[in-house]
Order: sequence, then C-alpha cells, then structure tokens
Amino acid sequence: MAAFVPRQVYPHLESIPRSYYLGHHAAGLAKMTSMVSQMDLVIECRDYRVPIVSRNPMFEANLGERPRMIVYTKQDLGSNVTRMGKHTRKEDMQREKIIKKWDAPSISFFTDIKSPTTIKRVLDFARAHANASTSLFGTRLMVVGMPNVGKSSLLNALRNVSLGKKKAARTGDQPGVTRKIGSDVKIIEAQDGREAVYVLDTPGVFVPYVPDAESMLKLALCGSVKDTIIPPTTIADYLLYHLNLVDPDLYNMFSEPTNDIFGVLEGLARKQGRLKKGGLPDFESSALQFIQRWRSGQMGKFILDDVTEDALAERTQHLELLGGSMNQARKAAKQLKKEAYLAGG
Ligand SMILES: Nc1nc2c(ncn2[C@@H]2O[C@H](COP(=O)(O)OP(=O)(O)OP(=O)(O)O)[C@@H](O)[C@H]2O)c(=O)[nH]1
Repeated sequence: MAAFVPRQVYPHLESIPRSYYLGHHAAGLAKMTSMVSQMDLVIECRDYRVPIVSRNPMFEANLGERPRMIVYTKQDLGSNVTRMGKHTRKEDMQREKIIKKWDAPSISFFTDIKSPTTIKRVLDFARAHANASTSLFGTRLMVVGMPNVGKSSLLNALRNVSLGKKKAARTGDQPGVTRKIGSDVKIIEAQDGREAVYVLDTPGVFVPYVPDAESMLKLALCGSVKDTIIPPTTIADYLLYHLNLVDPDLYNMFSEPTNDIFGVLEGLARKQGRLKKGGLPDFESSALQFIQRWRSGQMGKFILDDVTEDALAERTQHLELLGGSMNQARKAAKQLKKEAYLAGG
C-alpha cells in the first residue's frame, strides 16, 4: 500500500466568508474607547493556539493610549504533543520567547485557567502595577480580546485565585456570551494602605477585516466565530489538514490516515451512531463533534499559526501589500459603528 502523504498546503477557498464584525462588536468597541481613559491597564487576551491571527489591531488603534499587558489564553490547549505522546515543554518555551519578543515593550503572559500558577503571574503584575499607581479610588483594569478567547474565564480565575471567590462573569463555549461591558469586579483586596484592584469585562470584538480565508478558518476552528457561519464540514476538513501534519494517529479511532474528511466523518458517525434516516452518516453533526474533540484537547494539543522570529513581520508586510489592513480595518469599523448607531445598537 502506498505511504500516506498529508496535504502540505491548504487549498484556498474563495467561498469562505471573511467577515464577522457584528453590530455589538462595533458598539462594544466604541464604549471601550470612550471608557479607556478611566482605566489604569488594558489586558488584551489572545488565543495561544493562534497568537498571530487572534491579534485585533483595532485594540491598539483605539485603546493604545493606556499601558497594556497581553495574555495568551488556553495555553493548555496549544502545548505540543509529539508523535510519541510526550509533552515537549522546551518547544513551548522557545515559542513563548519569540512571542514575548514580538510583543515587547508590552509584557506578555501565557495562561491556563486551571493552572493557578499561570494566573498568579498575571495577578502579581496587576498588583505591582496597582502599587505603582497613585489613584485614590482603586486600580481599574479592562480585559479585551476577540470573541470566545477566554476573557470572562480569565476574570473569574483572577478573582478565584486571589480572593477564593466564585464566578462573577458568565462564560460559554460559543462566541458572544458577553454582550455588554460589565461592572467592576474586585480581584485584589485593599490592603496595607493600598487600594483594591478591579477588572471590567467587555464583549469580544472580532477583526473588521480578515485578510485571507485560512486565517478565518483558524479563527473558526478556535471558536471565535459562530459555528453556523462556515460549514462545519469545511472547518473539520481544515482541522484534518493540521492533524495530518502533526500526527495522523490522532484520529485513528475513526479512520486510517486520509485526506478525505468525509471518510473520517463517516467513521465517527458509525462509531457514535450519528446516522440519519436510511443509515446515512450525519456529516454535519459528526463534523461538529470532530471539531469539539479538538477544541476540548481530546484530539491533540497544538497551535495553528507558525511561530518563528520573522512570522509576525512577514504577516504585517503581507497585510500592507494587501492594501494596508489597518486602514481597511478603521474604515470598516467606522462604517459599522455608524450602522450600529443608526440601528440603535
Ligand atoms: N482549556 C481551556 N479552556 C478555556 C480557558 N480559558 C477559557 N476557556 C474556555 O473557553 C470558552 C470561552 O471562554 P469565555 O471566558 O466565555 O470567553 P470570552 O472571551 O469571555 O467570550 P465572549 O463572550 O465571546 O466575549 C469557555 O468554554 C471556557 O471554558 C483555558 O485557559 N483553557
């Protein structure tokens, strides 16, 4: 039998929508912009699995006047698992070193809400920042980021690790759970003459313009876009492309190594009884299940963006060649803000 050869490049799909900038994103960003001068620090969350494409330049453009820290969330879902199933923390650390360099002079952290150690690092930085502040009314932090990146979960984890308190913000595995800017949530108690520290949760804001179909697929696979926007079988196929590059054994419970997503989904459907009338596989529900397995870390943990020293600069250059993504983003944001206003949103 011929050896299996995975696809080395994902085919460009013109049909993939490249926009998911909704009215409440524009309205939320406008409100954040109007409030930012009252904030001492902005915590910008990005997804560890897509450290490049989960950057939203709109935050820098609109909130850049305040000091900020970058938090790469869901580190536990992006850590390497090699073919032998061994976790290679060394590789993670190399990657994180590069990301920190990209973000300098802003400071970056990598978190997993189930790891108090990673949360404590963010808390320590927030505390040090607060201690250096002269505010008489406490320090205020605003947590921002793309939809479903884990902002509310981070807020809850900060509060829990610091104060031992239960959830204050609603979380969920679909984007758009937080629709409005919340109220101040205390994460550090006032102590020894120091004022308390509060965090403000905000709705996720998607990039107004996604420059290429593959970036959109990455964001959809990580859950930043509602699962109804791109056909689940297409997202599943994109996942299969990555699984094959990392290790085709990751889906061996459903199929032999293959580039045919429908073969894999049929295997899953038959194994889990996801069948329609006449015993035909339910491809859509099987695709959602396939994607969910990866999102929950049960089918390999790896990142989707290439992290190399030059990757970010190359991306920025690419975007400039496409016509200045920032200008396009600003224009799109302005237009949508206007539409949101006219619609009363
Ligand atoms: N494995 C893992 N899952 C996480 C982590 N942080 C958040 N999540 C999950 O990611 C999903 C989204 O989390 P939320 O906190 O609701 O995300 P959000 O950014 O507030 O979402 P929006 O409402 O769209 O703004 C939830 O299912 C969380 O449980 C993490 O560190 N590790």
